[in-house]
Amino acid sequence: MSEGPPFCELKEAERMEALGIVSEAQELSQSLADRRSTMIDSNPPFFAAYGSLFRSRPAAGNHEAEAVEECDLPIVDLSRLSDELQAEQCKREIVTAASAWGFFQIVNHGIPNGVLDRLRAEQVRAFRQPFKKKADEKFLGFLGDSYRWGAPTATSLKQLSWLEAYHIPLSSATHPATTSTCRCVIEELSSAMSRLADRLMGILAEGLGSDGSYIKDNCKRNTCYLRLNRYPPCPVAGEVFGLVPHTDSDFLTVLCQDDVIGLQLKKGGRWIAVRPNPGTLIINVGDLFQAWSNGLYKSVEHRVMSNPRLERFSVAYFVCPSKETMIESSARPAIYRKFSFGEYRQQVQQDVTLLGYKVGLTRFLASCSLKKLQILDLGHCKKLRKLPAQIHKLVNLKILRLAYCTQLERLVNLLVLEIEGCPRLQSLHDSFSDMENLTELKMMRCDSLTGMPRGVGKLSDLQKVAGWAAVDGHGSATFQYLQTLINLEELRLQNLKSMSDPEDDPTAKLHETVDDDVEMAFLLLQILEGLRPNPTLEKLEISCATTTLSL
Ligand SMILES: O=C(O)CCC(=O)C(=O)O
Ligand SMILES: [Fe+2]
Repeated sequence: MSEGPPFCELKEAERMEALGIVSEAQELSQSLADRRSTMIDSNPPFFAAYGSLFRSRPAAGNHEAEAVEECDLPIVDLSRLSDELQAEQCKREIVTAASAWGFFQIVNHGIPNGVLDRLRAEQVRAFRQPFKKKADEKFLGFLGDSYRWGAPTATSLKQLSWLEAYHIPLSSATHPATTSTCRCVIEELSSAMSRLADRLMGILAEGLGSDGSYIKDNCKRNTCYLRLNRYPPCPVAGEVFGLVPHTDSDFLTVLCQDDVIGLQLKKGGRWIAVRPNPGTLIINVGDLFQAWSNGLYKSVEHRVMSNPRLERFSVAYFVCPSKETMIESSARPAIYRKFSFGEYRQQVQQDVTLLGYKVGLTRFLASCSLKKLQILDLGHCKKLRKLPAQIHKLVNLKILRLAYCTQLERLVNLLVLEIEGCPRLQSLHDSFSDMENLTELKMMRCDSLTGMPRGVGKLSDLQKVAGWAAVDGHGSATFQYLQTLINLEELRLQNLKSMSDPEDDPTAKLHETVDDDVEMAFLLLQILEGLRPNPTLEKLEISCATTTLSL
C-alpha cells in the first residue's frame, strides 16, 4: 500500500483486491460492468470502513462450513380465532409455539397484502438511493438517525453485520409531517402491525393467566419501532453475517421477510435455517416477554446469513414499552430481577460497545433464584480468572470446583473446594483461612503453588487434603500446618520435586532424582516424621515426579 492511490480512494472492488479478496473482487467488477447499475453506488462502503477488520482476519475459519438444516416454523392460521369452536385450539398453538420455539409463522393475519407490497416497493426505492444521500439526509422527517449500516463497534469480522437499515421510531413526535407515499404506507402498516401485535400479545398474556392490560397499557404504538432491512449481496458471505446472532430486546417482533433464505434460529443448541414462506409473517418472542413470562416464552437467538449473490429485504415491527416501564416477572420465584426498559437498553448498549456483543437477560438474573445452589462446577470455564462478586449471594454453596481461576473469594459456608489444573495460581489469599467449614481441600496440578496456604492449620474440620506439596525452603512449615488438622483422614501430596538445601529443612529430603523404591521408602519415613500425622489419618498418598507411594 505504499504506492498507488491511498486506500480510501479506491473503489470497493479495488479495495477488496487490496485486502486480498481477489477472486470475489473480480466477480464484483464483472457484475458491475455487466449491470452498470446504480445499485452498487447505493451500497454502503463496507470495505472502506471495515478494511482493518479484513486485514486482520484469520487465514482460515469461517461459518460457511457449518451445515445447517432447513425447517418450517410452526404455522398458525389466525382466521380460526373468529371461529368459536376453533379459537381456543388456535390460542393454545400460539402459546405452545412461543414456549417451545419462541418463533412461529402466521397466516390470515389481517395485514392486507397490498400494504405489504406497497411498503416493499417504497423500501426498495429508499435503499436504491445513493449511499451518501441515505447517510446524510433525515428519512422522511422521522426523528433520530434512522439510517444505519454495518456495526460501528465491531472489532472483528464476527461482529460485523452486512446490512443497511432504516430504524424508525414510531413516536408521534416526528418532524413536520411529510405526506410522501412512503410515509403514508409506513403509517398504514404500523397501525395494522400494532393491532396484530396487540391481539397476539393478549393471547400470550392470557396464557400466563394475565388479562394483558399490563402490555396494552405500556406498549403503545408510539413507543414501538419499525425497521426496514436490506442485506446487500456480500462478496465475503462465508466470513460475515448479514445480521450477527442476537435476541430482540422487545416484547414481540412481527417480521415480514422476502423469499431469499437467510434467517436462522437456534434450537436445541443447533442453528436451523427458516425456509421462507410467502404470504406468512414471522412472530418472535423478545427478551421482555421472556422476562415477564418468567422464562415460559423464549426469546430465541437468531441471525441472518449473508448471501454472495442475492440482496434480501425484510421489515420488522418491534413492540417496545416506554423506557420508564418496569419489567417484572409475573410468576414466583422470579428468575429475573425487576428492571426498567431504559435500564435494559442502556446495559445492552454498554455491553455491545465494551464487549462487542449483547449479554442480554442473563445480566438481570435475580440473585435469589440461585439461593438453593449447593454445587458449582466451574472446572471447564477456561477463561474464568476471577470469581464474580455476586458469588457471596450463593449462601448455600457447599462445593466449588475451579480450574483456571486465580482469584478466590472468601466463601465461609463452603465445605469442599477443588482447584484442579490451575498453573497460574501462585497463592491463596490469607482470608482463605476464614473458610472454617471446609472439610475437603483439593488442589491438584497447580504447579505454581509453592506451599500450603497460610492458615490452613486453622481449618480444623478438614478431613481430606490433596495437592500442592512442591517442597521449597518452607517445606517444613508446610508440613507443620498439617499437624494441627486433628480430623485429617486422607492426605495426598503431589508434585514433591523441588527442594532447597536439605540442611535447612530436615523434613524436605526428597530429591527429584529419587526413582528408586528403597530410597523412596526411606525418605518417606523421614517425611512422615516431619509430618507427625495425626492418628486420625487413614490414607496417605505421596507422589513425586517419578514415583507414587500409597500407604
Ligand atoms: O431480516 C430478518 O429476517 C431478521 C431481522 C432481525 O432479526 C432484526 O431486525 O432484529
Ligand atoms: Fe432480530
